[in-house]
Amino acid sequence: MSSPLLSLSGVGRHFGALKAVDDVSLEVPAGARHALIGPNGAGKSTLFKLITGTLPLSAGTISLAGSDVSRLPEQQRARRGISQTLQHSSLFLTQTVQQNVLLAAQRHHSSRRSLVPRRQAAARERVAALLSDVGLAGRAATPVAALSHGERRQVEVAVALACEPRLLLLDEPAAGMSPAESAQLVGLLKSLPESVTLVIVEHDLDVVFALATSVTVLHLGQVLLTGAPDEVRASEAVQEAYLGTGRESLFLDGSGPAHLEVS
Ligand SMILES: Nc1ncnc2c1ncn2[C@@H]1O[C@H](COP(=O)(O)OP(=O)(O)OP(=O)(O)O)[C@@H](O)[C@H]1O
Repeated sequence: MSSPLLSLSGVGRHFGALKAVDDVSLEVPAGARHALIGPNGAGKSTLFKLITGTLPLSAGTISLAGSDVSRLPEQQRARRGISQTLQHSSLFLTQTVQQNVLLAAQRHHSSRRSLVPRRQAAARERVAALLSDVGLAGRAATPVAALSHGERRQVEVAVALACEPRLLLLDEPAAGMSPAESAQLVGLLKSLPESVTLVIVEHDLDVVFALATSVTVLHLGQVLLTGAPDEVRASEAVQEAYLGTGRESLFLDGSGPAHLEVS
């Protein structure tokens, strides 16, 4: 088994008396497609923010490729290779697809270097390659405002990739998507190189089981189970945690995703 890219040890975050994330330990190997799931209020978003550095830890340590990043601010973690897409779009709607991705690439590299014409040309080439990777080669000159919801999420993935991440965290990337758009997103995420490790927080369990190589189930801030997708789907404890959420059926027959046809 490959060494962990991301290690969490005894990670906790309290809000007053509420333990939103409580003593979470977890290892994500390099190249994994790791999903964080759990019912509403389980602590998924809080854990996500602790990994990116948006929220400070109350307890524990977080390491990236063996080095402790627990006390580093968000921007320094980003420079070390942690990139994210957010639940709510952070795109500039009046700018084109290309401009949004170029801006992210320029922000990632030092601004003075990016003013050199030779570097600008290289950056444009890189952006064109990224847009091709995410299936938006023909949309470079289109303003983001004119894109469909699914296409905007594709731009967000390109923006995150422009920061050359080792670890890409995706917060509910399929939120608001049609089944066809979700299937396209899964296809895109599956096609990313193994040099980019994915951690995905997602409510759509069809997406999770179509994509994930490993799954952690959070419940009441704690890890209920980490395992292979089949193991998680067959777990009675997980089924119980999901009782009453309307998603139980995904765990009962082990038949897998109902509506995603990923090419
Ligand atoms: N800033 C905050 N202040 C106080 N309590 C918070 C804060 N953020 C989250 N919580 C609480 O922490 C718990 C975990 O919330 P979190 O948003 O991490 O769960 P989640 O699993 O992402 O839920 P959902 O699936 O509904 O997004 C919840 O009880 C929530 O109300």
